[in-house]
Amino acid sequence: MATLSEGASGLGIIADGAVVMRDGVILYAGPRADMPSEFTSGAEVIDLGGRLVTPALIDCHTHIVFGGNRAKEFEMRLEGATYEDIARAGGGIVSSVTATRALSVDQLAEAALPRLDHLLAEGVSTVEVKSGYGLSIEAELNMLRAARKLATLRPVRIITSYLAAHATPADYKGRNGDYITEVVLPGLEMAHAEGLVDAVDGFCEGIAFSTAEIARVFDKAKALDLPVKLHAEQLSNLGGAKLAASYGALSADHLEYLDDDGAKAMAAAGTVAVLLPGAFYALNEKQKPPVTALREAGVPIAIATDCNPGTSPLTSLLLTMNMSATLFGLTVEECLVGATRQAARALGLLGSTGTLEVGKSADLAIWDAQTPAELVYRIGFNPLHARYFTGKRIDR
Ligand SMILES: O=C(O)CC[C@@H]1NC(=O)NC1=O
Ligand SMILES: [Fe+3]
Repeated sequence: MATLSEGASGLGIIADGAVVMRDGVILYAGPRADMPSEFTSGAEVIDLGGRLVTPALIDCHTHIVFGGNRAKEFEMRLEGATYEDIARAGGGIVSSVTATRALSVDQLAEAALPRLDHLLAEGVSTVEVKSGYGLSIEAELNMLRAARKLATLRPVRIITSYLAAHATPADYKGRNGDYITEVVLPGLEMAHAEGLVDAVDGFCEGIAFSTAEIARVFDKAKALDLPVKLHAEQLSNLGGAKLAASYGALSADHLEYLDDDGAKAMAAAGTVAVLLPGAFYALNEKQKPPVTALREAGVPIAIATDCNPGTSPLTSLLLTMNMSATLFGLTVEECLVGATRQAARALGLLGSTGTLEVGKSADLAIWDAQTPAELVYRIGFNPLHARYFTGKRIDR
């Protein structure tokens, strides 16, 4: 069993471990021999046959709610077009907007289910879902309503992020300021009033929003007492990570162009670095995130699929772990910690999930494997035996 608890060395490996859960909460996680006697009588004992047990996985950065697909742009990129070429030519995020606005809340939820099921089949129990393909008040709210609906359709914890500051829609082209004033900010207030928002996100990039424009959105989030996170330094360095850290952001995500200054600001603020190898791979990027600088600065590192129709049509957190190791140089331990404990931290959920510790939600993954390395080294193979979500067993 790997508890992933913060205080333990490494992954908190316990050779002959046991977990006691009641009413969906962990009451004990430790050596079977040391289990308090109060738990031995009357409990239902489930022998897992010596399989590896870890906390359930957490995908802390996804855009799984959207309409349509962008396979055509994939072909354009194979012919040499860059992501920025496509965005400036009216493709990219904006082209997913038309397909997304055309769907109802139920249709958006239905469209996301196959992507969600792929994640859950690999032992994921918590998924963060962003808006950002509606780019109008009603369409952004519909995306978040669909995200909330997913938690009623599957045994999963859904955490939502408001990402209207993802791109400027065609009718506001060249008028970012007006778009923020007339759509992003009033939409955030309405979404918050409807209980649809757990965090506020933005895309700080030359083809999206400046730090000053993102600051307007973050000021509103702060006024509503909502945590923030930011797509930062993906294609260039605008100082997005530093801005996010100045707002005490839960996370800054992508970070291929992060500099030492930004890493130090993140470390000081406790902002998690969420690395997204799927987008790096799909865009055939060359600039890798500064993992050594993040380690030296003491920035917690999480990893996620960034599942989205444009730059990361990836629905496998296991493959994300493999890519994080092979492409970004993370260790096996960093990959597993990045998809559990640090992913929980990036969502503000470390108090309730992400490790196997007393008082936390009984969210576990049971693997047909003996060592954590077996979860990271395989490419396209799923060794999940079963998972537990709030103490309820879900077989593959
Ligand atoms: O192209 C898309 O549909 C989303 C791209 C995704 N969003 C973002 O801010 N960066 C990304 O890679
Ligand atoms: Fe993203």
